[in-house]
Amino acid sequence: MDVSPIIDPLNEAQREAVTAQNAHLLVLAGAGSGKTRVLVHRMAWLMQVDQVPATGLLAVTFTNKAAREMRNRISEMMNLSGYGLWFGTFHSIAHRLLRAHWQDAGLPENFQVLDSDDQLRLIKRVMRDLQIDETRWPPKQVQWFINGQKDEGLRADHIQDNPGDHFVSVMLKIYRQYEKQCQLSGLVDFGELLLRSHELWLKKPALLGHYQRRFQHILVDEFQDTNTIQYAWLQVLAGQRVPMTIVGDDDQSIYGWRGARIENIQKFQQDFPDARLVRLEQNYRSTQTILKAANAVIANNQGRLGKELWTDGPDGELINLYAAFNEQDEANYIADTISAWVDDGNLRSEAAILYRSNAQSRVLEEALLRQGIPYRVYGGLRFYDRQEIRNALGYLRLVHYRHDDAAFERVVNTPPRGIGAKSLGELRELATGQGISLWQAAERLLEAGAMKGRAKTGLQQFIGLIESLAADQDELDLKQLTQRAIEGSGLRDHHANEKGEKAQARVENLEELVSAMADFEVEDGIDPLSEFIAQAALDAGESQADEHQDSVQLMTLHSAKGLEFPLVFLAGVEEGLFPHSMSLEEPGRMEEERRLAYVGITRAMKRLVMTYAESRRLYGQEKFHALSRFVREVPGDCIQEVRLRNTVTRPALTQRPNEGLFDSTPMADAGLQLGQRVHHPKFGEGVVMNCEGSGHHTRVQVNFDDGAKWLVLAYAPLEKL
Ligand SMILES: Nc1ncnc2c1ncn2[C@@H]1O[C@H](COP(=O)(O)OP(=O)(O)OP(=O)(O)O)[C@@H](O)[C@H]1O
Ligand SMILES: [Mg+2]
Repeated sequence: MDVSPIIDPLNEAQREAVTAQNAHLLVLAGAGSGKTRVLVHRMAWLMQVDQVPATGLLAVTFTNKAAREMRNRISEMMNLSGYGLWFGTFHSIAHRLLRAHWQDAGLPENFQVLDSDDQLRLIKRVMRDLQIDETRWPPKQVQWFINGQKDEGLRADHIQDNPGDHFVSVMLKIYRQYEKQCQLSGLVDFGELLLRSHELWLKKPALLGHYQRRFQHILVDEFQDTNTIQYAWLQVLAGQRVPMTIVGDDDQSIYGWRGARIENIQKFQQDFPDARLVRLEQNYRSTQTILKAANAVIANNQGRLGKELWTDGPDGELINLYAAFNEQDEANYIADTISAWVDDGNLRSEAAILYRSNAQSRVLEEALLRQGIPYRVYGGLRFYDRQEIRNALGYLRLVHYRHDDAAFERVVNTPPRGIGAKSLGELRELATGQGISLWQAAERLLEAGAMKGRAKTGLQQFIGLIESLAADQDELDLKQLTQRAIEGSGLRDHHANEKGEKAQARVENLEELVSAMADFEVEDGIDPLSEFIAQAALDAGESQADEHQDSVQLMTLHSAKGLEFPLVFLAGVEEGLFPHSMSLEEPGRMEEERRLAYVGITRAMKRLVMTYAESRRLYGQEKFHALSRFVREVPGDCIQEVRLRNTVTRPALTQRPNEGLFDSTPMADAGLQLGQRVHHPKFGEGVVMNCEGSGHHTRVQVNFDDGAKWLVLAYAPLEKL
């Protein structure tokens, strides 16, 4: 038996972790020290040396993307198909369990996973039924409340109603009714997946025993971001029996705002006192410079478990800091830098642009588009979150399960078929009154002849369509079924006829869905349609269409966790943006922001570029932010400032392709350029930030001490300084 492929690529500490005898193991180590590598190699070791079958391992990762990557690595190493391994996120594993044991879990066989958009719709509906005012109690806040409770393992019945606390009373009332509605319609939201499978363990000891015998080892990556219910779930499953390998980094806990509990690390050590602790300190990912910057930033946090990373790699290049005039300039600079990087023979996919807020991506995307640089966005507007895709899936969901009320509401009148708010209201009323699904309500109203005119024909058509798709289901493969749903429902034409550029993109996305269906494979005995629908809900946000094209990666800092790229941009390093304005007042949240900065910096392998904009238009407002404190925490000798005041391209507003930079424009004629310091008799000194329009209409934007002003160039008495 040759274990060298498993052991050779590891250092001493990593080997210790990989080969540790069957006890609980905690690997606590900083970014890029090989935690994930240890996890994968440990699985290989357990299979090869301890003869654990693939089916005896349960591995939990944070994203489906990470799960796929690890599955590939281990399949390669062990020459396995990868099937049989229980490998996935907490949610996908819980989902798999509930599918297998729906009866024991008290669910209908065809229960549906409710993603967050559908959840919000359902909450709104419940609030309407309860006649609770949406303006006073924003549904998003209700959603936040319900999910927060579920993350803590609390059902409505577990929470004490306190008449003195009106807020909790109202929330509980909605929560209770929401739970009832979900149960009635066979709907399971993300939090419920975990909560219910945790209850399943507790309720069915025999079943728990079965899985405890089956799983000979449990492995968890990114443990610092588990929440209360996830930890409880693990703890019950492991019991006294199943050894666990837990891997994490307290400095990278970034989901506290979503219920993650960094304390779970200490809790694990208390609950499993015999757990062996291994620390890894050598970083294999980044240059000395990048690592030094990361270490210096995170050192400003209190109460860390404490660890310092080192590397014997090269110093590498200095971190570049670019001060842009505004967000357009920032985006252009990034796109230019990527072009140069690609011209040097590098791959686009080796470059990642990371940002704090999703809204930042649009301007970045536009700059990349202008320069013809292919890119992919992870998170944000995700493929399965797009309206047209959700519409198409709505039809398929109904084919699969008629009582899926969320799907019914979504597509019964999309495309419009004369079923207006009034008819829908009648359907809802009947459904709520009788405790039946909207589908059943529709059938009853039609039977009773209670529907009239267009609504009647529309509803008949709709029901006929779903029934006929369902009837043909056995003869068609998934791809044909989808195609027929998209065409037969009129969805394709509906989106094709929309106004503007969106129409084209929407039709393309629908086509992409059909091809995704063609590629979809399942194990024998599993219904492909039901599996696809569940995957789409669970996967939303991670996978995208053009998987194979070499493209720049765009994502939020949160979704970059666990990943690495040779070239990383941190865009928008500004106070109020990153750290986010919401965290400025609260020390706890500020520390979480700093951990996010640590995650961001440590994604970079060779080159790190940070950019900020002196003025930024975001959410429709112009803001002037100061440089982020996180940049100021980086030692000065790690950073090099790039200032391109004289060569910078003008903002997109005025730039035409191939136009010379500043020659012969009204601004140049006035002897001005972006970044020029000027004096105005009334407003004082300022800097030229932006320029738009032409001829007599040319306006320049000048950043004065008390704010920015747009001035008509022809009339403004600006004096160069
Ligand atoms: N012993 C080693 N020799 C060479 N390269 C290694 C070694 N250990 C890890 N690496 C490489 O270092 C990089 C970081 O490893 P890995 O992603 O496993 O770190 P991590 O601790 O999981 O990081 P993060 O905290 O960001 O998730 C990877 O490219 C990995 O292949
Ligand atoms: Mg990792």
